[in-house]
Amino acid sequence: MTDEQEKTPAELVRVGVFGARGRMGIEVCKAVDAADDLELAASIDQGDNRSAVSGAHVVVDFTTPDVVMDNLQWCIEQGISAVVGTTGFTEQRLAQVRGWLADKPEVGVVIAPNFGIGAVLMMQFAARAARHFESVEIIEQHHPRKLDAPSGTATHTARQIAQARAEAGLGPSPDATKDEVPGARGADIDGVRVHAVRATGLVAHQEVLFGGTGETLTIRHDSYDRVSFMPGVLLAVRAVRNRPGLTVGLDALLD
Ligand SMILES: NC(=O)C1=CN([C@@H]2O[C@H](COP(=O)(O)OP(=O)(O)OC[C@H]3O[C@@H](n4cnc5c(N)ncnc54)[C@H](OP(=O)(O)O)[C@@H]3O)[C@@H](O)[C@H]2O)C=CC1
Ligand SMILES: O=C(O)C1=N[C@H](C(=O)O)C[C@H](O)C1
Repeated sequence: MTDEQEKTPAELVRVGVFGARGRMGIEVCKAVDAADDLELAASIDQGDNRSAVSGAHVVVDFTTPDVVMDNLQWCIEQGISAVVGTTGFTEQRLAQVRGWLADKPEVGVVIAPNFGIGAVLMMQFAARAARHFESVEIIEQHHPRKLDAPSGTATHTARQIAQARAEAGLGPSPDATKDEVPGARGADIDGVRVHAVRATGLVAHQEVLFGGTGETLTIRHDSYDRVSFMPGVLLAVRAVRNRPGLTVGLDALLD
């Protein structure tokens, strides 16, 4: 059997990439190219005409928070499923996406704050630990070219921890600070302190530090290379057309 007989073009998932010349977009294009069951249909970056992806089955978006909503609305209108790694998704934005999808019930969208499998597990472990500790703080560390702070991963982790703490009847983490240089105690995300570090040499790292009587628990994840996100991205690309509507996070796909 020849290669062509083994995989006819009709069986390939055609993938378009938005943000294709960015740090993540470059890796996504390489990963799609290297996958036997996927075909890179179009690579779009700032200034390109996005109608080049009209024939794609799935679009992957790693752009910026200020353009991602417009991209996503356009994809949904075209009936193209989307896998989104771009940050900036508030509850309000997610509700807007659900509204667009209501008119296109066959379209699937996966939005994940972090496609690293280890990072997804780190968030799950943190949510599980949250109810058992009086104190919690998050320290995220990223490369200095990152536009947003705190990271989407840290924001998502903080919200999950806050929800678990509320369900367990825990109040705020104890903190006697009275005199503070603004910013010294980090950002407050749903009552959880989040500290954002930016330094050359870093890629994407996060620690969740829990404190209880006489002990601490640190849950840490490190992405040393952007290839770490690719198994999760490809998992979502392969799954998204079978998941109509909005899926937030990779958890359901991993299960
Ligand atoms: N969920 C996850 O696992 C991960 C998420 N991210 C997130 O993904 C996003 C991108 O990160 P990163 O790749 O590092 O950023 P980059 O800045 O390297 O890449 C973004 C790219 O998008 C391009 N772009 C801007 N506007 C448009 C547009 N309208 N259409 C198409 N392309 C456009 C930019 O072009 P130009 O530079 O010319 O503006 C740039 O090439 C960020 O929000 C980041 O936080 C990152 C890593 C993992
Ligand atoms: O900009 C990045 O690099 C990353 N962005 C995502 C985030 O904000 O959480 C995911 C990962 O941390 C890398």
